[in-house]
Amino acid sequence: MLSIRGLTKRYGERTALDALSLEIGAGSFCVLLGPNGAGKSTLFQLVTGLFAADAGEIIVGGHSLKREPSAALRSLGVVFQQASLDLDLSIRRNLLFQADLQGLPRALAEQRIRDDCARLSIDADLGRKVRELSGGNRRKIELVRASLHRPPLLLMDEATVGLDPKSRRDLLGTLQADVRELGVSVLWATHWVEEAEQADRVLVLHKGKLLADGTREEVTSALGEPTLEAGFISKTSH
Ligand SMILES: Nc1ncnc2c1ncn2[C@@H]1O[C@H](COP(=O)(O)OP(=O)(O)OP(=O)(O)O)[C@@H](O)[C@H]1O
Repeated sequence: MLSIRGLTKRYGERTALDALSLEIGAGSFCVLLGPNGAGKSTLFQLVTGLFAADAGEIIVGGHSLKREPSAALRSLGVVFQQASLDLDLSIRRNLLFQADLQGLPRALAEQRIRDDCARLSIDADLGRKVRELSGGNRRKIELVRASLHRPPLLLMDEATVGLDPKSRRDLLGTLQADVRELGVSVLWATHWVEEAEQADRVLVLHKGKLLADGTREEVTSALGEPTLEAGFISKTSH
């Protein structure tokens, strides 16, 4: 689903990603765990084509981002750290705007918007302005927006920032259900160790390199401390 080889990105003297390689298959909930400045957002900016890498290759859904950018980008959906909904437009307008960008037929788009919002228990009134919604519901709308074209890969960059524990748990639960029921893959970037609890796989990123990659148990053991949290803190605090 996602294949990254030798990905390097530098900002002047600073190396944000250092020859990073990773593979993510279908139907997997992967947590990319990294402290502030590890390179998580940089990775997402490169995979979504916002910035170009200095070296390396990105393949999404079997398509090279460099050679077939449209096909590669159609294979992914993304929720960035910074919310980007238009607060003065309604839920429906925000979502239709994205559906139009993706070239979805209007009837299909309307159907998906109704179904997906109902599934996430978002306000029954899709005519409400986004400004009137809680932070948790805004995040859910961003998730609906990212999934409208049914991409096989979803990238979530610190998607629970500002959410209360219940909203955070609901959002995680929704995505985990999508992984089990629809076979999508999720790459969930966070610095919160507890968000890795239900992960199929944990990838620990530090200073642009992968420190460990495997199940929660494998990564805990690789980091050499009794708990994942203790290992994460001890290995990424220098
Ligand atoms: N536009 C930029 N110009 C210069 N340096 C940058 C830029 N963007 C990121 N960096 C640097 O690249 C490194 C990786 O940053 P990045 O934002 O990708 O980390 P992150 O893991 O997403 O961190 P956070 O959890 O704080 O969002 C950091 O050292 C950061 O200071």
